[in-house]
Amino acid sequence: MSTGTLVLLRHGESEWNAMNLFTGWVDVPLTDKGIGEGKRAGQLLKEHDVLPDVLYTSLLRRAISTANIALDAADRHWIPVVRDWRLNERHYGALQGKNKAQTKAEYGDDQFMLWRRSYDTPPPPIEAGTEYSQDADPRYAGLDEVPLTECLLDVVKRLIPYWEETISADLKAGKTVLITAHGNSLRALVKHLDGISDEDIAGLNIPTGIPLRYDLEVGADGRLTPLNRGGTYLDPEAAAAGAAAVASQGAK
Ligand SMILES: O=C(O)[C@@H](CO)OP(=O)(O)O
Repeated sequence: MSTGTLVLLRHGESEWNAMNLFTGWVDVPLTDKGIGEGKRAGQLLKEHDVLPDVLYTSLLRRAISTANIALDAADRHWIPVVRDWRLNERHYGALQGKNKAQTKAEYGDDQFMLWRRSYDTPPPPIEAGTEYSQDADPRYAGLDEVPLTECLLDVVKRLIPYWEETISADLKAGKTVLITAHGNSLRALVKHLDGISDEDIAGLNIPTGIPLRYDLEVGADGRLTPLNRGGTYLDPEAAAAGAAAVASQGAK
């Protein structure tokens, strides 16, 4: 029996995406292009009649703004919103604020890709109290410990229990759920949904600003599984081009 509809939306282009900087938990705004991507995402939701009943977003403004713009364009600006740090981007440790191409040139391809896409090797930790650290940020005051770096496995560990305990309940109740989040937090969720191995997830990149729809059913184990494995991008051509652009970051 099919149940809720899930829509995953990576935020539109941010200022640091445009500057090719590692971003992680640094709270940067959208560019004009990113604002346009948010609008287009909302139009796609409307055109495909995928109208969210509830929004889950990270605590970072690039995801929050993208959601606001998209929902406005889809005439769903009024739906309830749940914000949670567990949807935040992967914390990029001491790489936050560093240029990707320069980092690749300085440390070599292998180390660069290990930090960017390995499942369980985190970048070096950021020093607490420095410009791009979040250890004193009031929005994380409730956390036992604010991360100083994270690998994708760390994101899986914080995000999947939240998915199972909270977001899944809305989907099992038949709702259409929009999640606006980030390249790596969405990779963690897609890995879980599609059962992608620790090795293969390295090759999966999520484009900015294009809704990815999953139709879900409740499996024998009581967990949600996709009827359309891999999901369905509402603009597949733009998604393929966008994913290729993410994969090649560091080349410029
Ligand atoms: O910098 C970041 O936080 C992420 C997403 O933009 O980058 P990457 O795709 O290199 O993991």
